[in-house]
Amino acid sequence: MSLLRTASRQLAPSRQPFIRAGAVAAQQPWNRGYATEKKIGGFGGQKQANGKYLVSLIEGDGIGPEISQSIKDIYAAADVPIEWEPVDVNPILKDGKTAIPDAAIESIKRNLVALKGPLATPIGKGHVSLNLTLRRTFNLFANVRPCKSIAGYKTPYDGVDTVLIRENTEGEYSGIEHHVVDGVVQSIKLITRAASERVLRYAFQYAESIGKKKVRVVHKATIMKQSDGLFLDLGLELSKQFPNIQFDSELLDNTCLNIVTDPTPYNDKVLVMPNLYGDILSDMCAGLIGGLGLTPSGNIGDECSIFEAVHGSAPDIQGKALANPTALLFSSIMMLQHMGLNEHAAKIQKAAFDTLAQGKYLTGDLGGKAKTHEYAGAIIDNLK
Ligand SMILES: NC(=O)C1=CN([C@@H]2O[C@H](COP(=O)(O)OP(=O)(O)OC[C@H]3O[C@@H](n4cnc5c(N)ncnc54)[C@H](O)[C@@H]3O)[C@@H](O)[C@H]2O)C=CC1
Ligand SMILES: O=C(O)CCC(=O)C(=O)O
Ligand SMILES: [Mg+2]
Repeated sequence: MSLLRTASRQLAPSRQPFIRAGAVAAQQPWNRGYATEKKIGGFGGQKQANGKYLVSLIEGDGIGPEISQSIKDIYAAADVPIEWEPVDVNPILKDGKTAIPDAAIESIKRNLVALKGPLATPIGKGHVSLNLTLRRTFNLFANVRPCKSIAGYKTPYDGVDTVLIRENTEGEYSGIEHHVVDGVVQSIKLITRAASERVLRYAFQYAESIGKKKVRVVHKATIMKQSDGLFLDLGLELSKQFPNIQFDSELLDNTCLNIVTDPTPYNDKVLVMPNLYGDILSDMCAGLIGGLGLTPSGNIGDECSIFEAVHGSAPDIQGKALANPTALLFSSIMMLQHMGLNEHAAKIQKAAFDTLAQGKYLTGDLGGKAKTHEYAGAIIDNLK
């Protein structure tokens, strides 16, 4: 059963009258894209009477507003039929716990699709991660993090084309921590059959949909015999339902060594793994292709989905117009593909690739001198 149909069956009846972009997209061939060659699942967006899709926009902290502005400028120039609905996710206290304001939750529930800038999390004390809270609130069970070499931008690695899918709601990030006695704390890594099966199944379906031949579980079931053991066993069990996809597994430390030695053997695989491993490995993969300024992601749920860069709020460069908006732009391209707005996705993507390959207006992280808005301006010029 397609992901689209699985998702559609769960629609709240009150939303049925809207035209779903995904439903239209399902009948169309998918354009080749940076982030996803084919549809990545779910559906997206609800067309309004004016023919535009309302999309929730969380600009975020640090460099978030600067890179969000670039996306807004590029989308306006490209005539993308999207209206941004600004969403404030400054945390509130609800029953003594950190929570996302109701208005933000309502916006995302209504629009089904959001683009999100980075949200900062205080170290140690302070509020819990709002990024993780959003993922749990909307049950965004799969975090898809593709990483692809940029033509014309040379790094020590050529032809990188990895896709990592991270379990997104539990694992080491379940947020269950206890102070046991002085000097002893406990953090629970929660692995459930339900969440594991869901993300593993998604990984197989995703591999099939983008023409990758293999799914590999990345784990440490040697040490975490029960938790990673369950994740791995479920992977093997599910693999029997996908006879066209080869299944295997690899220990996380070994994956790290092998990927930085030669990433190309990973190009025919989708890697799927518990939450923490995916967090770390996706930053590491970004390093292979030129850094965090370039890597997008999609947090996919059965109903809503939130697209965001892999990177954080980059406080070290905040407010200096040094940030590279490409990662957020590519995340938005994943979003457009998810919504079935493929022509717009392809047009913007080409303009971004052309700008990167021309190399005249690169941001500092890529060795250039262009300010964030100058780079965005060059992409806009290339749209013409
Ligand atoms: N999904 C999210 O919203 C994420 C949020 N965070 C949060 O972000 C805050 C800062 O975290 P850091 O560890 O500093 O990681 P970071 O990803 O914000 O920055 C790491 C390094 O990459 C650079 N960098 C990141 N994005 C860039 C861009 N678009 N263009 C150019 N350079 C870029 C930064 O300048 C910095 O040197 C923390 O509060 C963290 O919790 C971190 C990762 C993801
Ligand atoms: O929520 C955070 O502060 C960090 C999240 C993160 O590193 C990620 O999603 O990759
Ligand atoms: Mg991270």
